[in-house]
Amino acid sequence: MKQGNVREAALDVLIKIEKNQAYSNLLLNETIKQSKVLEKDVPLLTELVYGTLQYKRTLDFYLSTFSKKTLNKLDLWVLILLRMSLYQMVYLDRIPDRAAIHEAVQIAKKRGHQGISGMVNGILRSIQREGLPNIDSIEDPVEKMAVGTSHPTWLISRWLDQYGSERTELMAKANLQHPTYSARVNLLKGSVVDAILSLEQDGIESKKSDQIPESIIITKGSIIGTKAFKEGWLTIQDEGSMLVAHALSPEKDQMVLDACAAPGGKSTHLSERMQNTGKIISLDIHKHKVGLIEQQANRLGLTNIHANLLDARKATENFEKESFDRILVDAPCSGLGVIQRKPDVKWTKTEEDIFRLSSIQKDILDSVWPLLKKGGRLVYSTCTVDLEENNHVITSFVSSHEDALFDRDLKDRLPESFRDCLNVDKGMIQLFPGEKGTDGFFISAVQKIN
Ligand SMILES: C[S@@+](CC[C@H](N)C(=O)[O-])C[C@H]1O[C@@H](n2cnc3c(N)ncnc32)[C@H](O)[C@@H]1O
Repeated sequence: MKQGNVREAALDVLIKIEKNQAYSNLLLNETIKQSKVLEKDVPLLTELVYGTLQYKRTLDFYLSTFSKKTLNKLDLWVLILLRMSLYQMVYLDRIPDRAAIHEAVQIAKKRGHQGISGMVNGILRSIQREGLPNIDSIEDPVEKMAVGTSHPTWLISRWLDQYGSERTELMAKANLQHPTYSARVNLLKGSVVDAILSLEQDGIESKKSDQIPESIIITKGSIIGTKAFKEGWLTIQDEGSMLVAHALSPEKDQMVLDACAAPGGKSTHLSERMQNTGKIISLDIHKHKVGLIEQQANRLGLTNIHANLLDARKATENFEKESFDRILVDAPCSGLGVIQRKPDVKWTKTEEDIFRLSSIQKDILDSVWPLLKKGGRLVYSTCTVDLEENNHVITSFVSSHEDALFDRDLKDRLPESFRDCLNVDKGMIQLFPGEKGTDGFFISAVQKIN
């Protein structure tokens, strides 16, 4: 594929994301398959889509200074073309400015009239000549941080209230970095070293994690398509997510309920830790997603997972009281901890979503609690950093259930590197992007009093 065509493919993906609020990762994978993008072009396509989405607000600040029209008066495709081209000029050192401008003008000529290509050329050349406007000229400090780190103002403002300026700035800047790719080794199939060697034979570079024993860090290449992946030695999973199975620590032959289980990343981890014994009931509310749990279990050779289509808020009526030793609620959430991987999250989620989701999270916890045996353990986790969905949900749950207590032993079950996390002594941990190479992730453990 010619470079110009990669840019056109990236532009089309970005337009679809903006118009349909489609998920960036799904749409990108679909485009790679359907438009037959060459393997060698995938990194540039991915970089253009994610980078432009990630830096959207900062780019718009720069563009608005140079555009005669206000940006929302421009045709959407023109605005996105400008953003994508400026992204290359500002953030991609390997692409010379003149190449980025030339490609932008060619695309503008092809898709629009002479006037549009002239305008695109004019704006980009002015920026090249005059340099970028200074973000420090923004007076309001919240607005300045939001524009500088390319986040919505409401989100920065919430994080400032919840975590203060130092942590907010660290987190917002970390969200702009490329994520770490980790994978979990299925220790029932082989050792971590075996997995690394097998990947090496397929041209994939990886190394042992120094934080979690069953984790490896992929430093070059994609593991999908490798022998090790196909044969069920590996699962792609963030290290924050891997901690959940450590926090729950199910034992062999136990009964486990995974209330929000698809696509099965944590159910399969629990199963591996239980050495494929006992029984894991894995629920999900979406029919097509229940099939994904089964697929993963089959690939990994795990037979103790039973996937069921069920709204976890109806769990009380569907299972016997006090029938589970362990319960996991890996709840639906705003996903504000995974912005590195899914930059669209910051442009689509709203404060209302946070409150709507926290109410669902509470309902799920209330519904599954009667199913836990006395002396049993429940873990509540999310991939967000918002207090409303995390500490507030679980604290209000514990204070409204007389037989629930925060499990202060959580710390002892976590790998050494995570024993200093925020609130770990209280039976919960909050991981922040940029801190330990994980997503922003929350885990809490509660025990049922005998
Ligand atoms: C954070 S994801 C779970 C990820 C999964 N635990 C894993 O590790 O692969 C939350 C899941 O909850 C499901 N979900 C949302 N509302 C639900 C409900 N009321 N009952 C059961 N599942 C629900 C969603 O379909 C989604 O698959």
